[in-house]
Amino acid sequence: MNIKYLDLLAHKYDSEEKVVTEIINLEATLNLPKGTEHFVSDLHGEYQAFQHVLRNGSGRVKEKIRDLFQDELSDTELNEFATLVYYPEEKLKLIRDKCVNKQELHQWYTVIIDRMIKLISYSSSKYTRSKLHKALPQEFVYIIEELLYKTDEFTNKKAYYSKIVQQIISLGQADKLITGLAYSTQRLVVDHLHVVGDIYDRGPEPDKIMDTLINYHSVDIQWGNHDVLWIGAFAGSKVCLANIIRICARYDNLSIIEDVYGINLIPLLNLAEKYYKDNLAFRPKSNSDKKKSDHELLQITKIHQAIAIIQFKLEMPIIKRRPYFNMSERLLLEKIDYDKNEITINGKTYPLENSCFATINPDNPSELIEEEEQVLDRLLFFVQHSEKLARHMNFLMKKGSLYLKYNGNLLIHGCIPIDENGNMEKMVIENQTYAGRDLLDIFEHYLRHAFAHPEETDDLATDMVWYLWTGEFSSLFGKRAMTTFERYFIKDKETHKEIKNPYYHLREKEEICCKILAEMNLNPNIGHIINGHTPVKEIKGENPIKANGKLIVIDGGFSKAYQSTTGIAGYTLLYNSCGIQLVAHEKFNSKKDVLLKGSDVLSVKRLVEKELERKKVLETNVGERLLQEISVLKSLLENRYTNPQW
Ligand SMILES: O=P(O)(O)OC[C@H]1O[C@](O)(COP(=O)(O)O)[C@@H](O)[C@@H]1O
Ligand SMILES: [Mn+2]
Repeated sequence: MNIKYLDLLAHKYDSEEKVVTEIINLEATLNLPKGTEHFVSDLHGEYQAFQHVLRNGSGRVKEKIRDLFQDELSDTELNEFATLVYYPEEKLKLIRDKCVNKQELHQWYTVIIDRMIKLISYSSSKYTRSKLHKALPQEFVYIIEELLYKTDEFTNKKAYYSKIVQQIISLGQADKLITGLAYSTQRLVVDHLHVVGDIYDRGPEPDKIMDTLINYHSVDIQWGNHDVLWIGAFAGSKVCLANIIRICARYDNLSIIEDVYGINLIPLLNLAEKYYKDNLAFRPKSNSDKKKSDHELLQITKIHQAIAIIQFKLEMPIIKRRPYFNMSERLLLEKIDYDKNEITINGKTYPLENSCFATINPDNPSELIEEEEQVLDRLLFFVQHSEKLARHMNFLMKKGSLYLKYNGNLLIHGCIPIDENGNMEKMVIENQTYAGRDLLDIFEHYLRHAFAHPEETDDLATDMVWYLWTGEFSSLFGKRAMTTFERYFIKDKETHKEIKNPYYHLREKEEICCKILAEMNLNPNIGHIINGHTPVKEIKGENPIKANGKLIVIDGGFSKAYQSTTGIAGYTLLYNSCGIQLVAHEKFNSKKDVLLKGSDVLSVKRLVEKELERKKVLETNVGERLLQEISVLKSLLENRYTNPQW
């Protein structure tokens, strides 16, 4: 053990007793049941629905409430109490408005504070006191601890405890205390959150999701294809930038770009006004929440076309300078007969509709006109100088990775690219062949490099971020090609199909999942693969639990746009000391609905796996870290404190 390191540590643990206490504390923690992991994915900007799932801990809060109070409370009362824990501020206001007099309100406070304390006590029963201490509202920590550890209730102190509660109420602190306790409960029911990708795009409030995650007590993120698109834009990829604006225009979310991230769209609008007119295929998807005037809708339609054409142009030089991306079939602007207004793809000719090619030079279709060039430069400048975007992207980089191995499981948004025989697909990058884990690692290496060098816009690392969005061997995309162009301009739906990597049917087989786990250096006997990315079409009988429970897909689509194909609102996963449970959520209408009707859009639970014995912290990633800490502390004890006479 490095002496300097021990010196540093000795500052923190400056007595033998302190070291010993910490060792005992850590050893004891190892024997506690493992904390609850909560998995969510494909949030797609749906902040409100995400908030709900986070606040109810995918049903964990309700479960605890039911365990404690089902014999004394009716279903309505249980629901009311649960709603109070999810949305304390709003629910308290409703209650205050309903109470006829002060006395009634005070009585309600007395009952509820008692219930809240019981709930906290129960929810924290598998944690150390120190962990609970950290989770409590700090302004009331002393009082709450007094109430939690009522050791003397039956003898001398009953009046004392009741006095504390009455004082809180009469001093006007009850609302604050209840609110604090509600948030502490939410925090205690979930120990750690995994976001298995796709925070961004389609929905209206990805930024608020990011802020929530930044403030969350313990989280990791596995990037989704949409997340890397935003990272790519920030890292200097103009084609990624064009894509994020195109998608925001398509879903009527340009306010995320303009108002939230402060990116000035006026130059783009000016260009769009000059070269584009109304076009059915580019009208934004209808958004009932935001009523827009016809004029505004027309502006968005024009911006949508302008940025889509820029995107298609920008793809071409990348495809040409990176032959190993194997995307030459996507050089679509070169396959158009501009006089006849038709395109020939794979030997078949299709008429084009909705064409809007005013800025395209048929002799050199990838060439940007000067105005497009200027608009792009300005957009990139704004993107890279948005303070808020910088904060969000830095957080994505800090907490995120392409895949994660956690407590024996493999968490990955899309797939591990494999061929029909279940062998790892090989990709040659700069004359070197990569497959499986090596391929994923080199992808992540390039992405981090691109992020660290935002001034480079055309280098391999930056191009590779775009490849992760749309390349055939991208572990995030998992399809042969993205048919965006075809969906805008060709009627024949055959051309719209996106062929999935064989992974998506082979993942039904247990032996394939085991092979992948082994490739990722995980134990196939105990590990699982946890995927997001593909909406599970429950409506058509698809089962999210695959390969005999070895693989679980948790994208049921928070995204409203996809709910009609999935039949439900979304899946989340819980993994606690007793096992793994899949939770299916019904459609989340609004917070108002939950508050007024107590309707909790939950939740059918399916057991994926039951632990034969309760899993302890010792058997987890955290346990591994604690064991290392114990070993370091023991060497500190030996080297600094142990009495030589022993
Ligand atoms: O539904 P939209 O907006 O047309 O987007 C479809 C595109 O989204 C993708 O499905 C990728 O997004 P997801 O990761 O959410 O699936 C592409 O494969 C497809 O081309
Ligand atoms: Mn995805």
